[in-house]
Amino acid sequence: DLPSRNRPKWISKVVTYRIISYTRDLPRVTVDHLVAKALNMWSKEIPLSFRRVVLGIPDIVIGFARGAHGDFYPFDGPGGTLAHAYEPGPGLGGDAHFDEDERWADGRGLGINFLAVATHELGHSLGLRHSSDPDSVMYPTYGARDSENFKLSPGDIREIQELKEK
Ligand SMILES: CC(C)C[C@H](CS(C)(=N)=N)C(=O)N[C@H]1Cc2cn(c3ccccc23)CCCCCCNC1=O
Ligand SMILES: [Zn+2]
Repeated sequence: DLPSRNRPKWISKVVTYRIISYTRDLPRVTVDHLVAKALNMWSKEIPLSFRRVVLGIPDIVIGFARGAHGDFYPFDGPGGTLAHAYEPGPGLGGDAHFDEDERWADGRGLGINFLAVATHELGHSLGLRHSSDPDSVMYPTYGARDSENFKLSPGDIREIQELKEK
């Protein structure tokens, strides 16, 4: 893909986000908390902060949907693709959609670890591409991770700092 100097990235120092829909699998406050935790994993490594808005048009829209949901990438039911997110830009740019047909979990119960997937998706929302390192959050396939000590890999930190510096 393009050398990082040409890759799209957020210019502003503050990026706004809004959670517009939730999953039946988790309490809303848990989703709010895990989204904030995923965003903070990235923002603590770079000069960028996120602000949650509950009204109006944010930079990043976050939501859950199943099947066809208004963009060109309908979800595929349980399993398969778990979520997708758009690289920085206007409109759909930065938005992260999670497949409601998955069973979402907070890391304790069975089901897909929402924190791990949200961190991956928000990495895309910041402009990151996939990594070939299985320890990277940006690895293309989901690996059941222990969310207790879930954290970015050194490669993830290098990638986000490189992207924000160029
Ligand atoms: C890394 C994620 C957080 C986000 C990515 C999607 S994205 C756009 N954000 N990079 C994802 O969902 N990858 C699939 C990739 C994938 C694995 N398989 C598939 C079978 C069918 C379709 C896709 C897959 C094999 C069977 C396992 C299916 C469940 C797990 N699914 C995945 O790991
Ligand atoms: Zn991905």
